[in-house]
Amino acid sequence: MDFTDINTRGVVLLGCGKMGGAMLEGWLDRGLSPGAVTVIDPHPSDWLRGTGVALNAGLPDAPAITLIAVKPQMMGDALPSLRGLSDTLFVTVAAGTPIAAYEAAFGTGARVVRAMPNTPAAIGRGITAIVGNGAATQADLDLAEQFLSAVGEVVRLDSEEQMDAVTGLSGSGPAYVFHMIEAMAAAGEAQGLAPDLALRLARATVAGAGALAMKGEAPGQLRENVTSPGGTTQAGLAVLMEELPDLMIRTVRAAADRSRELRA
Ligand SMILES: NC(=O)C1=CN([C@@H]2O[C@H](COP(=O)(O)OP(=O)(O)OC[C@H]3O[C@@H](n4cnc5c(N)ncnc54)[C@H](OP(=O)(O)O)[C@@H]3O)[C@@H](O)[C@H]2O)C=CC1
Ligand SMILES: O=C(O)[C@@H]1CCC=N1
Repeated sequence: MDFTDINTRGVVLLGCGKMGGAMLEGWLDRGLSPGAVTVIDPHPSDWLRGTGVALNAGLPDAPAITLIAVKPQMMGDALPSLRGLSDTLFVTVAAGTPIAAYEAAFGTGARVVRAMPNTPAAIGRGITAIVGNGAATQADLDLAEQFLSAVGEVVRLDSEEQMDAVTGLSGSGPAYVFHMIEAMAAAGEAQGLAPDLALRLARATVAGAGALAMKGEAPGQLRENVTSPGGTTQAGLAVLMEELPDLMIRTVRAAADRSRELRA
C-alpha cells in the first residue's frame, strides 16, 4: 500500500491493546510513518512508547482514518475524546457495537466503516470483514480496504447483520486454533512425548497445514490426501469427526450470540 496520503493527513488510534497494537505493528512494518500516528490510550505499553508515535497528544485536524479499537464496554467513556473530529473516516473494530452507536456519538453524517479483523494482522496475515454506513462513500470503503489490506485480506459484507457471525468465526477464530495447538500438544504428551517436542510438533503441524490450505485446494481433498485407507489418520478422524462439527457449530454460535448481546 502507498501510505503517502495517510502519512500526510495522519491516523488516530483510540485504544492500543492487543488488536489495535497488532494492527499498528503491521502498518508500521509496512510503511506507515510513526510521526503520522496519534494514539489515545490510558496506559501505553513499552512497545508503543518505543514506536515514536504521538501518545495522548492533541488530535490532527482531519486525519485520514480514525481507528477505534477499545472494548465495547469502554466505548461510552472513550468516544467523547474523538468528538472534535469531523473530516475523518471512522473505522471501528469493536465487537458488537453497532454503527448506529457511532452515528449517535458523531452525527448521522459521520462516515463510519465497521470492521472485524483478527490478530494475525500483526504479521500481515489477518483477515478483516468490513461494512460501511450510509454516509461512507465508495471511496471511503476503498480507503478502508486499502489500509486494512496492508495487514491481511479484506472481505466486504453485504450487511451489518453478518458481523456477528464473522466475529464468531474469524474474529475469535485464532483463539480456537491456538487452543487446538494446545490440545494437540497435550495429546502428544499423553502419548509419552516430552512437552517441548509435543508443542513443537503441534505448532508446526497447524502452521504447515494452514499454509497448505491457503494454496487453494479444497480442505476436504487435503484431508483425504493425508488419510490412507485403513491407516492411522482414518482411525484418528473417526473420533474427531464424530465430535468436531457439532462442537464447532456450538463454539461459533456462542461467540456470535455474545456479539449480539454486546449490541444491546
Ligand atoms: N483481540 C482480538 O483478537 C480482537 C479484538 N477486537 C476488538 O478490538 C477491540 C479491542 O480489543 P483488545 O485489543 O483485545 O482489547 P485490549 O483491552 O487489549 O485493548 C483495548 C485498549 O483500549 C484502552 N482503553 C481503555 N479505555 C480507553 C479510553 N477511554 N480511551 C482510549 N483507550 C482506552 C485499554 O487500556 P487499558 O488496558 O489500560 O484499559 C487497552 O489498551 C475490542 O472492541 C474487540 O472487540 C476485534 C477483533 C479481534
Ligand atoms: O473476544 C472478543 O470479544 C474479541 C472480538 C473478537 C476477538 N476478540
